[in-house]
Amino acid sequence: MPRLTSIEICKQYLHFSAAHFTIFSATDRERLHGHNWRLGVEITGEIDENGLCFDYAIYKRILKDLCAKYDEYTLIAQQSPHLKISEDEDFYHVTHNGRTQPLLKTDTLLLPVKNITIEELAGYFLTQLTEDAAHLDALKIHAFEVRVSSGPDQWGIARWRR
Ligand SMILES: Nc1nc2c(c(=O)[nH]1)N=C([C@H](O)[C@H](O)COP(=O)(O)OP(=O)(O)OP(=O)(O)O)CN2
Repeated sequence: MPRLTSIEICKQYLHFSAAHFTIFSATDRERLHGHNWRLGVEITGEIDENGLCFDYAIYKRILKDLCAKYDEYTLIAQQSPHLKISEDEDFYHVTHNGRTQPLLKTDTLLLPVKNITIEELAGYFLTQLTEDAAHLDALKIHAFEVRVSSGPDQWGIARWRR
């Protein structure tokens, strides 16, 4: 059985600024607002005879690129049961409880999640970070934990295990 170790990466620079609103029900949601969202991971892998797991610099680059994908956008939950989303050439028209807000398509990302919450974003990022099975095999990664924060000392956590 290989010796396992875990590496945690939660650098201050792993963050992105994005607007959202949390939807609590068909009739209740927050107003549109923003956070400096933080991203962290804990990756469990095999430690080799050289006392080295995978080179964690690999994931610093991957996580920086992931943060850049969502920086300075409004994030909308495309799979929310409580939103109706239509579009024209320049705008998404997002309706909740009969009230519609137009959002510039150039400034908005529709994400395949049910809500823009720390828990849903953690799950969404985990899916992206663990979908390349060959990459996980090559680095001999056994488990992956993703944490997303919308403010200090509160995290949504999603976990994958081989
Ligand atoms: N289960 C969840 N509940 C809530 C979420 C969430 O993502 N998952 N999100 C929100 C709101 O988006 C809220 O804006 C989050 O920010 P908040 O908790 O207010 O963050 P602060 O850092 O300002 O927290 P303070 O305790 O006020 O300092 C609500 N619920």
